[in-house]
Amino acid sequence: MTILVVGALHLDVVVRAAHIPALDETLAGSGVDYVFGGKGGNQALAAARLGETVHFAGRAGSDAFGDVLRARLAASPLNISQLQRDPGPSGMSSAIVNDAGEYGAVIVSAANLAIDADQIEIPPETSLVLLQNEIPHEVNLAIAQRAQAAGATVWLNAAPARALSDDMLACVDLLIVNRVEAAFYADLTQKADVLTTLGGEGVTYDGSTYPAWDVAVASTHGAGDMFVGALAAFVSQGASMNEALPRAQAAAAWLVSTPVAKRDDDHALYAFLDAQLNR
Ligand SMILES: Nc1ncnc2c1ncn2[C@@H]1O[C@H](COP(=O)(O)OP(=O)(O)OP(=O)(O)O)[C@@H](O)[C@H]1O
Repeated sequence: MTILVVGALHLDVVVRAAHIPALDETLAGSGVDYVFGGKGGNQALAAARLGETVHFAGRAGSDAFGDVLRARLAASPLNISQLQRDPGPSGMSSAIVNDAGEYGAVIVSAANLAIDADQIEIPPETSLVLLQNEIPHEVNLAIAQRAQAAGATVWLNAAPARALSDDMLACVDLLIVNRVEAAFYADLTQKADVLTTLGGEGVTYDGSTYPAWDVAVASTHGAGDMFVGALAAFVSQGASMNEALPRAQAAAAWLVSTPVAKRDDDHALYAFLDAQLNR
């Protein structure tokens, strides 16, 4: 089956320094990382790495960051025929991390806000459309309504939390939230099928708790995106939620236990899943 992910791309510029600078202070940093991000891009890549056919629709800017974002997607098995370049800056964030691992960051959505639902095609073979809250709500709504009319399943990873219209909820088959978002959406639990991720404590879904895998954590950044993308891939490949939830959590456990610089290694991901799931 085929998944369509419509969502955001960001290039995260992460600067390391001894402390977060005070107002008017300039200090020498000790290093910089350029990290591919945006929930749409991350989740699409995760699903594609796990063997599913995935189309990504979204926008990068016409700047050099846009070239980097495009190159990362193009180096994957994703179908990016609906990746457009906007004549302006790419979505990005600028973060400063201190020696204690604390950070401050600014996110600029830029090209992601120019996504035009009318220019997005839902490929006819699409069975699952995966959305997040980093592009305008009206774009998500238009895509979700068309997906529903076409008979596709719609999942919304409602991150970051923001108000959801009843029209949108009526199209969403599964709402995926983390602990913080779950508190924001507490009133909606009667109206939608909700899956809640609980970090190292696992996932709750349909009245059951599915424990996370027990691993030594390198960084939890990006765990949610790997989990959501992997879950979409496994379900789209025919697994039940009961089967897919432990597998998707294994993929997320690999991510959190792998240093950020080593996370593009597909062979390491597959070897971890083989070892954990076939024990
Ligand atoms: N410390 C951990 N150990 C094992 N698995 C983890 C850990 N943290 C997260 N995970 C896995 O990743 C899934 C998603 O994590 P979490 O609930 O933190 O999502 P999130 O808040 O969206 O993450 P992010 O940090 O990417 O925003 C969890 O349900 C779990 O399976």
